Amino acid sequence: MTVQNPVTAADASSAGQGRMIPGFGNHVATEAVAGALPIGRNSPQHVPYGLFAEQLSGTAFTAPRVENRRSWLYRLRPTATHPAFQPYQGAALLRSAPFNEVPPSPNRLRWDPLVQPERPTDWVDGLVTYGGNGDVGTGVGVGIHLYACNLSMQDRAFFNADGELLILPETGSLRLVTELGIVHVAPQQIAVVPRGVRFRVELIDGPARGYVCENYGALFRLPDLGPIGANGLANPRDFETPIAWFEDVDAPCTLIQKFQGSLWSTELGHSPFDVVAWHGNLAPYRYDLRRFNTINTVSFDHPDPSIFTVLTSPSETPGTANCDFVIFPPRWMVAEQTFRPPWFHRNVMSEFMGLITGEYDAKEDGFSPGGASLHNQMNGHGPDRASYEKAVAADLQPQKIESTMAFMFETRHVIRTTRWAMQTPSMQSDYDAVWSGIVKARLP
Ligand SMILES: O=C(O)Cc1cc(O)ccc1O
Ligand SMILES: [Fe+2]
Repeated sequence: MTVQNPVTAADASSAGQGRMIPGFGNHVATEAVAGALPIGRNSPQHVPYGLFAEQLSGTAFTAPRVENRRSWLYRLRPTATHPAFQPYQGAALLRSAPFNEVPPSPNRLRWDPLVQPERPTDWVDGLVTYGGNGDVGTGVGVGIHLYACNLSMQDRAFFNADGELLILPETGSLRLVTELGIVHVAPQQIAVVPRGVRFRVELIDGPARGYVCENYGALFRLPDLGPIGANGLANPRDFETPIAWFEDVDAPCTLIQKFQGSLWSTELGHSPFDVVAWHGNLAPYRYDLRRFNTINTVSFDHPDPSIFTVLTSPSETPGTANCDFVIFPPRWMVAEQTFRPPWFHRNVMSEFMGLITGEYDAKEDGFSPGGASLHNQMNGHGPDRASYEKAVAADLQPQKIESTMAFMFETRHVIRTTRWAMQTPSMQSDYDAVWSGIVKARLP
């Protein structure tokens, strides 16, 4: 499919707002200037208008076709033209795996929302790492970050060489200006920016806050549906890819990259957003979580939360994800003779949760939008005492859980926290108390 951008570079500031290409992982072809996209070959001797062809690979050249992701970019200058990167000192609280600053904690942990920075802070400098697992060097695991920022990135661009970024705004909409086009993402939507894709984050409606899952492992994909059938959960057509957009700006730009856990920067004399046309199946995308087709029981028992998986990054072990991205959207609860909230459990996987809006049905208090919780491998958790008592006493009518959107990053390896996460005053020192006072069972 070739999509021609109706907007020229001259009025580029409003370009790409709204026009997106539907479908997950599709092969698309898009040009911002008519005739910019070579026809019939990827790398002709003479690219139209003297543009430079560049392949951007998201998987190994030899990855099986079904998993192979790459795009061809046609740009004003090759990305290879830049001075050496130097160590960059910003984003003081950004960390990467392996996480060895403090011993991994078996304790149930919960945090209040991030406080907005007082100083002018953009999205990159506003990233704060809570923890993660695996090893950035071997492409295993995830980094889990939150961000709080009050400044659009100006004359600055960023890319992550360490993995793709799943971005979930909680407060404030973001305009992600990327090499492959513009993605607006608001709370209750997500955006995924592939490894290596340069982007800048502009704030649309004031200070912004949200969550980021940095995926070092296999690219996020839609989960298999098994007996659910051909439809349901996140439907492929609800994912959206931007059309080509570029700016022809010859002005200084600081380009920052995250590489093997450290930040580096270099100075360009031009905007890196100079891709006039591209085609392929590796691109940023957006998904509105409210489009999720929630499948749940219509008889009894609370199904495992894997039924709510939006995207999965598989590991080499079948069914045991490097990371599942799971949501808890509005839904009807109709289960008969059933304890309806999440049950008490101990999990071989580890669970990091956040809340975009509303309340989460396993917690009466203390888990706020913008907050976070961590329940690591094999450590007992589930409904707090208040939710438990309420659910046991409830008169079981069909009930709609409304106006809520919680999510979980569920991952096969223990989530190791950063020193900051363990020492910040936003960590709730009394979290264990939500399970205290539960009255023991009485035998006859
Ligand atoms: O712990 C949590 O709140 C997440 C969760 C939700 C659920 O419905 C079942 C299991 C589970 O881990
Ligand atoms: Fe859980």
